[in-house]
Amino acid sequence: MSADKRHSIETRQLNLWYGDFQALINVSVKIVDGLITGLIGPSGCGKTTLLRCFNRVNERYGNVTTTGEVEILGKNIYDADVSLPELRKNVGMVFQRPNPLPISIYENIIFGRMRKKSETDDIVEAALREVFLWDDLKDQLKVRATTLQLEQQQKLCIARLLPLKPRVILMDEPCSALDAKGTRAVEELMLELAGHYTILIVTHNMAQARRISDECIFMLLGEIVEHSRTEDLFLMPQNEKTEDYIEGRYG
Ligand SMILES: Nc1ncnc2c1ncn2[C@@H]1O[C@H](COP(=O)(O)OP(=O)(O)OP(=O)(O)O)[C@@H](O)[C@H]1O
Repeated sequence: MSADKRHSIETRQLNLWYGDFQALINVSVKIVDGLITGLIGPSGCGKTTLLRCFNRVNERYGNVTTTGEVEILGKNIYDADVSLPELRKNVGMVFQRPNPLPISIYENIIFGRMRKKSETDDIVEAALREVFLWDDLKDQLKVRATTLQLEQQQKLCIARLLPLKPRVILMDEPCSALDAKGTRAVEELMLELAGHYTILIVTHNMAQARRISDECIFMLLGEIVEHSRTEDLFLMPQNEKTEDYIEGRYG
């Protein structure tokens, strides 16, 4: 495998403006396939904006201008022939607050798929098994998903991405609505999924970034300041600004 094939995401000179305000400045980054990469930095530094570039969700917000390149799995996602539904199958997203649809657990997973019942049964079982919910939920598949505990809802939101066979899963502070037990459960799930999927997680929680990410990116004012192995970034930061941030001097 060539060095470049090891990267599922690569940006070159990526810039993004909301109107006149430049939120991303010359972001050139390579995200390694199959690892968990943490995105950290103070509020407003552009973490979510960068994450949203990877499934082109920023374009939903009016007045957004983007320049530069974003390649996912070797394809520039801003090319004219890119299908957004296909892109969003390849690049799934999980949000801060679990957002299952107010329909049954079963329907949340097969939503939009017209298949024979025997096939959808298999899809639902496989997805719930992969997120370790099958044993707990197999007898309540008709229950409305919004009645589940938040931790289960968040796992279900991850489960419903899996039948689409994503290569990349973007997570925007996926544990911020969860208690300590729920956070631990979702982190354990992420560690199980790593290797099978490339996971990019925005987190404000430095301890979480240290616990679960293989690599970490520190952003400040729209720029990437440092990107390295998580252990190196926390133990031997190369940039003074990274050191100030991880030692809690700002942000
Ligand atoms: N839809 C939008 N329209 C205008 N400005 C925006 C929009 N979304 C974000 N911004 C601005 O872009 C900058 C980066 O925001 P972004 O949400 O990406 O930062 P962040 O690092 O994820 O912040 P937080 O940690 O608080 O979620 C901020 O100054 C924010 O106010």
